[in-house]
Amino acid sequence: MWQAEHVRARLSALYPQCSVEIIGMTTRGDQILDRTLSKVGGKGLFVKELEVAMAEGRADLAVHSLKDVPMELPEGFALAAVLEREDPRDAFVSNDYASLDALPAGAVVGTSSLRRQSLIAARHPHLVIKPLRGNLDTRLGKLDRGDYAAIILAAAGLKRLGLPQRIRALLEPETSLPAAGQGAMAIEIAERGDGVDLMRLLAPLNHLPTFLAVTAERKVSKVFGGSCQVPLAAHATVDGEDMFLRAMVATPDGKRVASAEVRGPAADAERLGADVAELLRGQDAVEILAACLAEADAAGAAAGGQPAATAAAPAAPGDDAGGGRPGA
Ligand SMILES: NCc1[nH]cc(CCC(=O)O)c1CC(=O)O
Repeated sequence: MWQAEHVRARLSALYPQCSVEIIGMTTRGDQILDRTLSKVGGKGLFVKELEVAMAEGRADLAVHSLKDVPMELPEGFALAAVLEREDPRDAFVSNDYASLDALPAGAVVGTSSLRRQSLIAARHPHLVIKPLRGNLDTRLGKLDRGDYAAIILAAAGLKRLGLPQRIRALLEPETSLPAAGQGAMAIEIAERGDGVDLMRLLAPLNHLPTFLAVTAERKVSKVFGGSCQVPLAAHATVDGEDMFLRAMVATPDGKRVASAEVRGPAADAERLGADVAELLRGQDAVEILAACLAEADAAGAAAGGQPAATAAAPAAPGDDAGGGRPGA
């Protein structure tokens, strides 16, 4: 809702004659809170319902955290703008400890992200990682209740909601490389052919350096089938015309890690993404990810869930609510 309000304010400033109505919606990703996203499986868990609303003409645009947007959108949908990025880093949040290094052996750290789990396990094998789902308030509430010694959250969410004081330490990209798109918001539209050129109307909201950075990051994810079922990080910074892109894949236990970095012209974002993916392949990234999916499958089968290998494939049209429509 904060993000939608932000886009409303930006649009109202740009087009004072235009009125913007916000329709609040929840998605499967918001509703299913008893499982980690890797176990829920599938893609676009936070976007599909919004795409259905657009396809049905109930909404003209959708505001997303870019991190939650699948690398390939369903036919008929497009990203019209990527807004200037907030802090892309992960944040260490705790009431009793100042940093990950300060946590005693056996301390419980909350995160449901395989990427964060794997990064913590690699450097802090003495810590215990427990799943943590829900919106920001829910997650902070569980920390305050004493369920966890510390939790890891995106700094962006805490800053946007006016809670920067909850951040005890920011995890630098060197130790906790962010997920592709983390901290950036995107506006998605449906190409409805009704004569309104939303693409052109929204273009002024696009922030080019952010757009180029996330284009490179998302290319890496795309190469490796981008989903929440594999620990994958990709983070680019843009300085003038230059881009620095880092990426990593790992096993959830953090024991096998492939990481790579490239520098080049920001204008070649997509190629830089492909280059870094190629470097990762050279370090057995494909094998590492296959091991992750096999592990997820074994866990999923035990829990009676959806096999991860299937879930990681592009969703077949009509496999879920809204069947047959572009939003499906
Ligand atoms: N659905 C998870 C999600 N998607 C985007 C954010 C954070 C905000 C952002 O990256 O812009 C989060 C929560 C988190 O990582 O703690």
